[in-house]
Amino acid sequence: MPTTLSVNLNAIAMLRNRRDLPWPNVEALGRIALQSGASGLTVHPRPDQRHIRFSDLPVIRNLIDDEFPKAEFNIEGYPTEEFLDLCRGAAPEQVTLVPDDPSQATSDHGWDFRKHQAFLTDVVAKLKKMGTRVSLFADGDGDAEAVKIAKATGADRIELYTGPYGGCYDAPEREGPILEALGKTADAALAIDLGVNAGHDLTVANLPPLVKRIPKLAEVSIGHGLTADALEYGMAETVRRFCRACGQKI
Ligand SMILES: CC(=O)[C@@H](O)[C@H](O)COP(=O)(O)O
Ligand SMILES: NCC(=O)COP(=O)(O)O
Repeated sequence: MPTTLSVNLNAIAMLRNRRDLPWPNVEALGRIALQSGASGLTVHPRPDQRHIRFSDLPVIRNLIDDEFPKAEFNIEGYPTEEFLDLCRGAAPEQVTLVPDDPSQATSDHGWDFRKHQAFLTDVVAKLKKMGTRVSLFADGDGDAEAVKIAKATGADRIELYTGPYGGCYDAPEREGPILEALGKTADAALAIDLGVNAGHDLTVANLPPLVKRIPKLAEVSIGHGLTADALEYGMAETVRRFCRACGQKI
């Protein structure tokens, strides 16, 4: 099975939130993503709603249910009671638990499975009761024992935190060892029947080596790099449309 793509809508929501206007429209761009081959949509609602707003969740749920019933909704976040209530309401196919502090600018590490095993076991059980697949954000440091603890919580998958890998964009000589550690973590997970997702700072350039090293990678969720590409590759046509709107024959 090839790796599937879940498009993270946080960056689009962040642009929208600059103004009190409904564009860029999170639902419309989610629709384009699913029409264009994405298998799912990801959101990471943070407590301050600076990106995705809680009110976006039912809109995305309805988009998938009404128009793309085979697509998956993946909700990421730290499991507060408020977050679990959001999950209860939006009935995502997958929940990815991330150890984020509300003050963090973005996610920058995986769970400490040794320290948080009991907490995660409890939360995973609650989510499994809701009927959702559960994935746990994990450092890709090759720690096979940590992966075993992740499995013992009852989770279905881990999501490899690929931030350090994405951070090698200007220093490819650093990429090899990081990629190998991610690969070893994935090998350890797959060996005990724990599925593997990946995400954070993935791009068109760094995705092929990752998929080659981890051929059984189930899913990648991508937002920032994908949104940057959408702006760059969509810019030419957009400028032409605005020139035409000015009355220019172009
Ligand atoms: C878990 C993860 O790596 C992503 O969800 C990332 O946190 C994107 O969220 P932001 O776009 O809000 O930074
Ligand atoms: N789970 C990672 C994710 O959804 C996207 O992260 P990014 O591509 O915005 O860094």
